[in-house]
Amino acid sequence: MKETAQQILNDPFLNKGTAFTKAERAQFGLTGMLPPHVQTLADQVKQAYAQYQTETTMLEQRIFLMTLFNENRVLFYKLFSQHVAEFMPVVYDPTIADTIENYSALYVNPQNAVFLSIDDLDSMKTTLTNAADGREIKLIVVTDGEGILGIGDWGTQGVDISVGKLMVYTAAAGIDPSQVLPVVLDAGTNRDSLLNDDLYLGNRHERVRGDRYYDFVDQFVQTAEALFPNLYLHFEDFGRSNAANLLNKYKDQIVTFNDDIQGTGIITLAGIMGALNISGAKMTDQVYMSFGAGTAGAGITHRIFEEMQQAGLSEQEARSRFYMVDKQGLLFDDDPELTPEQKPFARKRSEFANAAELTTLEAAVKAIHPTILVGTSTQPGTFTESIVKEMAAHTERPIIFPLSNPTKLAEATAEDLIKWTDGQALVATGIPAAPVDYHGVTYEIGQANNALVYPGLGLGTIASTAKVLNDEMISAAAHSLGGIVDPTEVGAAVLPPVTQLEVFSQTVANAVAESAVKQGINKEPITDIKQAVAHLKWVPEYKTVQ
Ligand SMILES: NC(=O)c1ccc[n+]([C@@H]2O[C@H](COP(=O)([O-])OP(=O)(O)OC[C@H]3O[C@@H](n4cnc5c(N)ncnc54)[C@H](O)[C@@H]3O)[C@@H](O)[C@H]2O)c1
Ligand SMILES: O=C(O)C[C@H](O)C(=O)O
Ligand SMILES: [Mn+2]
Repeated sequence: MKETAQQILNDPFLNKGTAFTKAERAQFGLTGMLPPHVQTLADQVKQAYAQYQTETTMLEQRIFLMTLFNENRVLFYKLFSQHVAEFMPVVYDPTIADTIENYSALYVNPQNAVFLSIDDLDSMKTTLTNAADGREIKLIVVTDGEGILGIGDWGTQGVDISVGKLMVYTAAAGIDPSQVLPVVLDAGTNRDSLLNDDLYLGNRHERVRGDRYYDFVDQFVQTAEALFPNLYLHFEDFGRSNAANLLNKYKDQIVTFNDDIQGTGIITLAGIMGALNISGAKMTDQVYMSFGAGTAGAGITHRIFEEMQQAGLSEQEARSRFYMVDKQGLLFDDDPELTPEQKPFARKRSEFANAAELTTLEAAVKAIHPTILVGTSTQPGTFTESIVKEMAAHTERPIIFPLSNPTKLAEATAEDLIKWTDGQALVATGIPAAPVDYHGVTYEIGQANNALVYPGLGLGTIASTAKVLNDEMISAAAHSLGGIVDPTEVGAAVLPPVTQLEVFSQTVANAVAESAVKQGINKEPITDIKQAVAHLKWVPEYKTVQ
């Protein structure tokens, strides 16, 4: 190794801490620079977990785990892999929302992230090269911080979502953490509290819009593609006015993925298929209502709409099953504010005798009687008891998914939904929810969070060397998650449990890679798909260093 002893100890990809053997210590000049007793990885994991357990709040637990992450990636991921379901809400959503809101105040370490500024385009290539530091980068998660979860614009502080999503990629699907880069594109922020905060670490100006913004993103995309030819580019938490535009611009050119549009579409479709498995109802009989028809709402609607057509409905029949409700109420086609993604699902006023009154969710539910209600509105408590009871009065097993994150923004709690519908609602939530005991039955609550699917989707796509990520692969991912849950069990969840995340990420990866190879869009020849996927998997173990 060319690095000095200090460089080794300060490099989280090389550092083994107290697990450096005597021989390694002698070889790399580390003798006496660590406490004398040599620990195994298992010893280190035991010690770290005990220390983790002394932290009392989830925020403190996350800060502790991020210290390990900053110091030693193998140790961090070994520990994470042994406590996946326990750590997910700590490392990722919902606690990550707190660290994003307080990023500048809590800042201690850049966490190997890349900070690209719209005010300094000339340094972009050098920055990306320096950040990669000779590593072959296969996966980037990029955000511009404008639409973080449901908490909005956090400027540069949104970088934590890129770091957090990548941690889940590695824990769930075994993406090699030395082959990833978290990136934030800082185009400014419109949040006054940040602009007026003298500790804020991002650019202190309003968001740049229009051509200058799109040129900035494009320069990033082109530079990253040129530097890293085998790149899978994941977009996360862009604002509503840009997310779909960027996906449409790049999806047929490069291997790219928008998590909020496509990832959320897949997991919600998988959850609905799980719910229909339980109820025995048919996809083609459903009436779908999207509450909060923004990036995620429209992405999910698009996916379910495609599925209804695959299940046999004509385009027109399928379209007639969808209703979108946003701030204005039910969306009508004469509304000048409609986004391009909303337009295909907006209704005609002539369909309703009382169209002018359909300005609330409650009125829309009364008029339409949806069988599926999915919330991506960022508006907490909006699935009220009377709305839910109204829905349940017209459908035996209503499918109700309050998906807004983090916890404080959910449209309803799983517990209320189960109680208000006397156990009939088939529920999934965006954040983890405890099982609900009601009248002697324990209802397991599925988590419809894109984290259950994007790691496998990425692993499968990268392993297959696909030229693009297309609709067939996305559909294969959603379908591969069906059938994992046993629908005959009373109170069964509509999605598999996060405790099985590693297992079903593998299932998703295999299905996605198989779809790519079947379509013949793989760049490299692949004879054994499962082996190609398995081959890419990184495991958290110390390697002998040379
Ligand atoms: N569970 C998941 O996997 C998942 C994935 C993506 C997004 N989400 C959540 O979905 C929510 C929305 O995210 P997004 O990226 O789509 O944001 P977005 O800003 O693109 O969309 C939010 C939509 O809600 C609408 N809205 C706001 N107030 C409303 C009201 N009072 N009534 C009805 N609609 C209203 C907005 O006009 C907008 O169209 C967030 O809370 C996010 O955390 C969850
Ligand atoms: O990050 C999450 O937990 C899911 C989703 O991408 C979101 O934006 O809410
Ligand atoms: Mn997101």
